[in-house]
Amino acid sequence: MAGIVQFENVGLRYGQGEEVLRDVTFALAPGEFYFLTGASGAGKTSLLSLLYLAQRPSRGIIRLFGEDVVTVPRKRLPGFRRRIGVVYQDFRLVPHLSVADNVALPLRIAGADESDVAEAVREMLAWVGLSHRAAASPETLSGGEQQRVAIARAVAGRPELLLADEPTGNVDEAMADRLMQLFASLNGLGTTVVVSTHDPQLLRQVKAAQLMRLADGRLLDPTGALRFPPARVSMA
Ligand SMILES: Nc1ncnc2c1ncn2[C@@H]1O[C@H](COP(=O)(O)OP(=O)(O)OP(=O)(O)O)[C@@H](O)[C@H]1O
Repeated sequence: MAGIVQFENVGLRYGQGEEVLRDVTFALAPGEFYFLTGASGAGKTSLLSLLYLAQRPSRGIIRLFGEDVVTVPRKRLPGFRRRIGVVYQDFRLVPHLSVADNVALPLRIAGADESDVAEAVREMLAWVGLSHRAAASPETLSGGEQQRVAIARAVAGRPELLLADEPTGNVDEAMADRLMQLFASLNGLGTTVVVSTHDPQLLRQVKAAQLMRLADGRLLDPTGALRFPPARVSMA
C-alpha cells in the first residue's frame, strides 16, 4: 500500500467561490507524525475536513486506508470514520453527555466491553488532568478544559489515524507539552498523526515529525517527500 492517505490533484471550493485548496497531491506513510502548518486561511481546516470525510472534494482523488473515498457509497463512510480520531477546532463535545461519557463515545460505538471503557476513560482523563471533572457537563468547563476532553475522546479508541486541528490553541505551555507527549505515545503505538498548528514551539516537540506546509490553498512540497514518502522513517 502506497500510503494510509493519498491525495491526487485535489481541489476544494465552497459553493460557487474560488478554490480554497488547489492541486493538492501527497501521500502519508502509516505510523508517521505530520505537522500541518500555514497562515490563517491557508486551508488547514479545509484539508483536515476532507480527511475526516466531512465533505467531498470538488475534484481529484482521495484514498484512505487504500480505498477511494470520493466515490464510495455514503453508507460506507461511518466505517471509515470509526478508524479516525478527530480533535475539532471547535471541540464538538456532546452537550447532554458527561465528560466521561463523551470520552467513552468512540469506544462504545466500537462495541468495547464496559470494563475496558471505564479503564480507558479513567486513564485518559487522568492524562489530560480532568479526573475530577468526569461527571461534569461539558458546558460547565473552560475552553481549555473542553479542548482536553476533545483530545481524550479522540485518542481513547487508539485510532489508526488521528487528526487534530490546533489542539493546543487554548491551553498553557506545560499542558501543550503534555498533550504532545500523548500524541507522540499514540504515534509510538502505530497511529498516524496529523496535527495542524500555527505554533512554532510545537514543531520542535516531535523530532521525527514531517512538515506539511500550506500556502494559499497549495501544498508546498519542494523536496517531494510528501508526494513520495519513504516507506518507514526512523523514529530516532
Ligand atoms: N464553510 C465555508 N464556506 C466558505 N468559505 C470557507 C468555509 N470554510 C472555510 N472557508 C474559506 O476557505 C479558506 C481556508 O479556510 P480554512 O479554515 O481551511 O483555513 P485555515 O488554514 O484552517 O485557517 P485558520 O488557521 O484561521 O483556522 C478561507 O479563505 C476561508 O474563508
